[in-house]
Amino acid sequence: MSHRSVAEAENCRLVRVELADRSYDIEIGRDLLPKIGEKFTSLFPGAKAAIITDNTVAGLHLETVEASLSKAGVEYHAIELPAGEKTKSYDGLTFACDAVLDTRLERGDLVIALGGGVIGDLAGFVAGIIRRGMRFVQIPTTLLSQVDSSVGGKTGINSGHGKNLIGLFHQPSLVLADTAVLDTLPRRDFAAGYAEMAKYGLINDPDFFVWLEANWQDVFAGGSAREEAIARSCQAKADVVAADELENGQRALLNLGHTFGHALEGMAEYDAERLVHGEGVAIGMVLAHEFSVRLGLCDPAVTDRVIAHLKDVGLPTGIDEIPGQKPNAELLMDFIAQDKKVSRGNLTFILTRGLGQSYVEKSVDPVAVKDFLTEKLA
Ligand SMILES: NC(=O)c1ccc[n+]([C@@H]2O[C@H](COP(=O)([O-])OP(=O)(O)OC[C@H]3O[C@@H](n4cnc5c(N)ncnc54)[C@H](O)[C@@H]3O)[C@@H](O)[C@H]2O)c1
Ligand SMILES: O=C(O)C(=O)C[C@@H](O)[C@H](O)[C@H](O)COP(=O)(O)O
Ligand SMILES: [Zn+2]
Repeated sequence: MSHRSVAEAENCRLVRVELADRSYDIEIGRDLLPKIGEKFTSLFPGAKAAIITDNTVAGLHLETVEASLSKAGVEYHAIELPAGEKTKSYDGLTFACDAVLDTRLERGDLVIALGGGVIGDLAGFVAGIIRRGMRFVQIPTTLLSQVDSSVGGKTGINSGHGKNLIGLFHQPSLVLADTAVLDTLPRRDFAAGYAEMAKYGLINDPDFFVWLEANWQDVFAGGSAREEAIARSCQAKADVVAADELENGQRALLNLGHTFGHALEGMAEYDAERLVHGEGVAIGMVLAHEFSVRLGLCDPAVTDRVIAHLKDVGLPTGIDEIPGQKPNAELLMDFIAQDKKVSRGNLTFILTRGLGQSYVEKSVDPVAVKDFLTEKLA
């Protein structure tokens, strides 16, 4: 498979996010981390850096980044937080903001997110609010963050009321996706990222979904199929973001599976033992397809096909696969009512008319959603 708009640079693929004077590159390739120092001195001469990371990633990849920055003479400070979704919290935010302020970095200096989507969302938010906006670079280290969260500028933290409810749009100046770091990623986290990758097929690119059905084992194994799939996912996201940066319309398609998925994550109290984001998205995408079938919009065979593929790669596809206490429909509806797509009290869901034929439905009957969930949980 090839994708014409993914430009190929020296040893790496390049995807550009077109946002006028805030446009930026996504560089995708192996072994980019050891060259970060040179890259920074050429793109951001004289800038100092605060590297925000988590303790797992720090143990595996921070030394490579530090060695490269030191060699290039870039002054940096490393800030470590605990790994996991609970770090995307008020406590995580306070700690990270104070730590950046302790460094005395200026607005023109850089915040670097070195980690998965949790670190990317938190560090991006920190960069967006410190001194009313510092420059920001994403170095995503999970599949999920390489194909989704590092691109597009959604940043923020969770609240007890729900996912990502506190945040802002703050675009990075650069995204460097070193595919070599995925070699250390546990399979469960790789599969969680794969859910967001499959999402692009299910939104509006059925050919990509069919390609993934045929090539997913190679994507999991690594090599050129993986890079191709990452680049194609980034291009899909870059196109949507360029057309609708602030989610006034079609960007909401990227939320396929998220209205249900975020409610499930809230119900599971952001406990990674029970559910991680990509798994919530996998179950949420199945629910979105099943709900579309129930509304008479979609052929049940499409849902069966989606479930079969997600199961093949080892993702959960049903609420009953989440360990711990079974959720109730009322609690899920409370989270759904706080969804950011709610407008004048109307629920918005991403529904589908077929394989890769998703659309934004702005007026969904909450009673129909609750009845659907009540039946699923019976
Ligand atoms: N901003 C967006 O557009 C966007 C998009 C999708 C998801 N998200 C957010 O992203 C988060 C999920 O991201 P995630 O799945 O990357 O989770 P994560 O950041 O928690 O990373 C998952 C786990 O992998 C570990 N890890 C990271 N890189 C590693 C590596 N190279 N080797 C070994 N271990 C590694 C982490 O320490 C963590 O334990 C959620 O909070 C979700 O809401 C945001
Ligand atoms: O970038 C987007 O837009 C997305 O919706 C991507 C999602 O995969 C991601 O999980 C995002 O953080 C969800 O955004 P939210 O606005 O529903 O919190
Ligand atoms: Zn997501």
